[in-house]
Amino acid sequence: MLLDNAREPLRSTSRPEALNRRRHAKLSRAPQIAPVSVVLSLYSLSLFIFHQLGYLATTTLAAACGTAIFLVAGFYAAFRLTLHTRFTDPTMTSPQIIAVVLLMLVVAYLERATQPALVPFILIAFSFGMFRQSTRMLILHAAGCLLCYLGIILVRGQKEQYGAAFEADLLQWFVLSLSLPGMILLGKQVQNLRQLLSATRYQLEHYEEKSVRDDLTGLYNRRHIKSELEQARLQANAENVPFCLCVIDIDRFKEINDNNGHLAGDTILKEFSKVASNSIRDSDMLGRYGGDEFLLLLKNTDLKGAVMHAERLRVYAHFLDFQKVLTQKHISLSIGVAQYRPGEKIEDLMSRADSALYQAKQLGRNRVEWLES
Ligand SMILES: Nc1nc2c(ncn2[C@@H]2O[C@H](COP(=O)(O)OP(=O)(O)OP(=O)(O)O)[C@@H](O)[C@H]2O)c(=O)[nH]1
Repeated sequence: MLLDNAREPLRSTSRPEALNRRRHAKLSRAPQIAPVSVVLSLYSLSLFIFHQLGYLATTTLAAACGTAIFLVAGFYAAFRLTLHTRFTDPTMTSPQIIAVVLLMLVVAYLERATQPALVPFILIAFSFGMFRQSTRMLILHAAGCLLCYLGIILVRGQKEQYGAAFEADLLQWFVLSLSLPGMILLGKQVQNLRQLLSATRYQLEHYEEKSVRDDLTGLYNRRHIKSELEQARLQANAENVPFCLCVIDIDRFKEINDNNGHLAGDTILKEFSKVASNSIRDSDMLGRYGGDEFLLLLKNTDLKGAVMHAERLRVYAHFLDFQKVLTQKHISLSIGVAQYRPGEKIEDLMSRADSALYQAKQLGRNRVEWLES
C-alpha cells in the first residue's frame, strides 16, 4: 500500500528560523548604544593622550569625559526604560550620532589642539549610521555636521582675525567635506547589501517552509513526516513513551477519479486534508505520503488510544458531504494502525501499519485495523 519504503535523507525538524527570530527579538531588546559608547570611549582615550602631552586642560578633559559618561548613561537608561520604542528608528542611531558629533565639535572649538582627532572620530561616528540609516538621513547628518563645523571655524576665525590657524581649520574642514560623501556612498552600498540579504533571508524561509509541505494539500510531505517519525523513535527510545502510526487510505479513489475527473479527486484530497488536520491534536502530525495515502503520527499515544483516534477520524470523514463534487455523497477511509516497538526501525513500523491497512482493505474497507504491538 505505501508507495515505497526507499530510504530518504533525514531532515532535521528543528526550526532554525524560529530560533533566529527569538535570538533577533532578544538582540533588539538589548540596548544598542554602540555609537555613543564605542566612539566616546575611544575619543575620551584620545583626549586623555592630548592631556598627557599637555595639549588639553584638565578642566576640559574632565568636562568632556563627564559629558561622555552622561551621554552613554542617558542612552542606556533610555533603552532600559524602553523610550527608544517611541522613535521611528528604535535603534536611536540619529540622536546618538548627533550627540557624539556635537560633543566633539564643542571640544574642538574650546581646544583647537584636539582638532586632529575630529575628522577620524566623526567618520567613525558616521560609520555606525552607515549600517542603520537611510542614505537621505546620512546626507542630512553630514550636511548638519559640516555646517556646524564651518560655523565654529568662522566664529573662531573672526575672533582671531582670520590668521594662519584659520586657514589650517578650513583645510581640515575641506578634508572632512570630501571624506563624508565617500562615507555616504559606502553607506549606500551597505544599504543595498542589507536589502539583498533580507530578501534572500525571506526567500530562504519561504523555501524552507515549502520544502516540508505537499504542494496539493499543504500537509507535511513524505520526507518531513518520515523525519518526524525518526525523531519520535529517538524520543520513544530515550524516554520510553509510546507512539503510533496510522496509514490512511481513501477507499476506491481510482473510481472517484474515473467517475468524477482528476480535478474532483484533487478537491477530495484537499478537503479531506483540511478536515483531518483540524480534527487532530496539536501534538499529532498528519502528512501526505503520496496519492490518496496519508500518514498520521500520534505522539505519546498507545495502540488503544491510536485506534480510538483513527476510528473517530474514519467516522468523521465518512459523514463529510461531497455531493456537490462527486456523483456519490460520501467517501470512506481504511486505516491501518501500529504502535512503535522499542528498538525497531521506522521502516518496520511503517510496514506493520501498512499490513494493518491491507487487512482493512481485505475485510471490506471503511474500517480501522491494527497489529498488536
Ligand atoms: N486526483 C488525484 N488523483 C491521484 C493523485 N495521486 C494519485 N492519484 C490517483 O489515486 C488513485 C489511487 O488508487 P489506489 O490507491 O491504487 O486504489 P484505490 O482506487 O484507492 O483502491 P483501494 O485503495 O484498494 O481502495 C490512482 O488512480 C492515482 O492515479 C492526485 O494528486 N490527485
